[in-house]
Amino acid sequence: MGKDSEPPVRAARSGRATAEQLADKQHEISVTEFFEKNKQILGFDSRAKSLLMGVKEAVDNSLDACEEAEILPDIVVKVTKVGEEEYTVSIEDNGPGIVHRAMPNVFGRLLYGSRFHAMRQSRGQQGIGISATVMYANVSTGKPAHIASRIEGEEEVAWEMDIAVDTKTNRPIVTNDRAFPWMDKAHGTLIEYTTKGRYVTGKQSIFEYLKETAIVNPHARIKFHDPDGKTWTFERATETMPPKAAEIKPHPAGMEIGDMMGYSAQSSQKTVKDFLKNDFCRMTDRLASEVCGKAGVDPKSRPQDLGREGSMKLISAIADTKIMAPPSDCLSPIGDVLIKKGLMHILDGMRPEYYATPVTRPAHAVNGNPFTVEAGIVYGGEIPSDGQVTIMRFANRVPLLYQQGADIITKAVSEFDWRRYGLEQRGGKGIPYGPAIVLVHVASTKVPFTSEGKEAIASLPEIEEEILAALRLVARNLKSHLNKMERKSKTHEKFDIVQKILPDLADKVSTQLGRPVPDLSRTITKIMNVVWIEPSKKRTEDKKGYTINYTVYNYTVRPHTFMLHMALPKDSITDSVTGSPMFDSVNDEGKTQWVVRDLEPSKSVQVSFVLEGDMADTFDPDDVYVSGINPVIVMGAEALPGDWGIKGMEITETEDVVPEDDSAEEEEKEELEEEEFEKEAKEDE
Ligand SMILES: Nc1ncnc2c1ncn2[C@@H]1O[C@H](COP(=O)(O)OP(=O)(O)OP(=O)(O)O)[C@@H](O)[C@H]1O
Repeated sequence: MGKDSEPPVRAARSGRATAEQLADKQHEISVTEFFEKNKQILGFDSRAKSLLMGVKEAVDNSLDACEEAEILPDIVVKVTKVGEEEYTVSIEDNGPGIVHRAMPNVFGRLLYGSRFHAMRQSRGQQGIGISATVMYANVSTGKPAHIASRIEGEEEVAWEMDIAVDTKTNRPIVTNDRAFPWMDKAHGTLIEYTTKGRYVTGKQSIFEYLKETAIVNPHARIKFHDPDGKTWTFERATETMPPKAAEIKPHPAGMEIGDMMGYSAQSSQKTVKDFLKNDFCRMTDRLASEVCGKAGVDPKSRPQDLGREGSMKLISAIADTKIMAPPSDCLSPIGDVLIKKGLMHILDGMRPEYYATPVTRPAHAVNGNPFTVEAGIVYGGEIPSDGQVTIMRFANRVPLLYQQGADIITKAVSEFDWRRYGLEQRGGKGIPYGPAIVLVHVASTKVPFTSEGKEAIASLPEIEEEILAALRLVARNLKSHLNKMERKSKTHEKFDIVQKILPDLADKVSTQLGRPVPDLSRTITKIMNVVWIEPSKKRTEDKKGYTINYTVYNYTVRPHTFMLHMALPKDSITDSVTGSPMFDSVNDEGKTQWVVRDLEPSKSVQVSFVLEGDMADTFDPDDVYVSGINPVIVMGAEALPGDWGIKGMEITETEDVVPEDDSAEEEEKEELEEEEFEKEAKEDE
């Protein structure tokens, strides 16, 4: 007999609650009450973080709204100190505005939004962010938020109101609702609230969040008035909107049973076959029949009758069927140029030695949601080498500044064996050490965050696998660069030795023999046997832009004519420096080429051009390619890939093999050269 069946009198006397008494205490908890008591789930745990969260939610919304309405965003953020740990925050945008009737719910009701059911990449996902900000401000200061919004075409009238969240009912409390003329605003939204918070500077600050946001959203202009009275403007870097992410249907791969049951129960389709064909993307008539056949489910049965068992069978059949990867137009990756730029900004003026070409992985699906992973890495130069590498995390173009330890990106970076690619990592696990910054972006129609605060991405194996694949590709680029650098420094060393020792030797021998000193340039050239392309370390800047210089040396015994190629877009070269006779052409696809004609042995020639600021920022001097010459004898440039797929694109994913260590081959070559050198010296004697 259980305790609950004890006579109530005895249980009450013993101080223990009866089941009846417990039942009396059980009642539904409103979502608002739950989140009010568990603010940390929404990211409002510390005062410093709370202040950032509000700004982040509002700015993310402004960017989302502008993108949907195809408006170049102009966002103004103002944070003013009004008391001890109390701030007034305002965020104003030029987005499409919010209709009057929707304003109360958007700002005063949790789980109310336009994106939860939309399968498209956006920053907002659950319809909690901005109302949680209003709720936190209400709770911490007792003051409502002030909202104003104007939609385009509404005759010079905007609406404003004060909104608080009723935490018992999860309904908005609206006061001072009125129309007003917002003369200087054609459309847009303003939210202003007073909240408890702490303003901090540094890595997890509002400034940092806005800066990183501006970097990966170069179509936005963001102005920030900080509490110290300073104004920062992150200027718009491009007038081109990022391609609008299309809305798609869920992809059937990797679906959970609950999702499948939910979709089938809500489907408006009459048959299971139509449900599979019409409610999911990438499902053709043939595939729908194939899945039904494999699952042993009658294609003509109603999707609403599938139930748990039928849904399970469909999921297994789908896993067993080859279905095309999800379309990627529902995703909006950052892209290689902006990733490079993002990394440059983070460097804050430090010059790295190397930018690995960023990698964007093809789209995959998890729980029906397409996702893609991008990664970039910068290495060496002025990046401090004595600590762990810096990890920059982004989800749907939003920088993630908190909870690094709980994030799948950090997990993947820690599990990746960096030792094989030239970074130090004790025991092959953990965040590696060395002069590097690693950037990873996960873009998805639904990023699986660990909590509503959207600070860390949950550990889904499918996503981790893709992050690892992206890291492998950028790390391989890094490794091949490190190999190249090593080879280059060996050749440099050898060249220095040859240039010093040989003339000394020739001098001494000639004096002893009383013969004239022979001309050694041909001998030196023979020993080196390379065509050397070397970018100048120094960039000179003037009004026109940056002058970039390369010196091409011919340390071989033959004259050479060949082409030098670089990936430079049309119009990026404002001037091919006068007198640079080899400049050949720039074509529409952004490929520039120079002809190096009849470069005699032991001679060198300069290739110089001027790049405009923007392009100079991201131009990697190591992205040089040659054609018309045996690439084996060329140092400092690679063979031109057949399809002009500059670096990253030329990489195809293969097994995780460490790039070959060619030092043995090098040594062999050196030995041969040494033998030749000795023979040559003897001959000269
Ligand atoms: N500045 C704005 N301009 C236009 N619409 C907005 C703006 N801010 C919010 N909205 C609308 O209000 C909805 C709710 O916003 P909220 O921040 O609460 O949730 P969300 O952005 O959809 O998701 P999340 O909880 O992940 O932030 C949005 O989905 C959007 O439709």
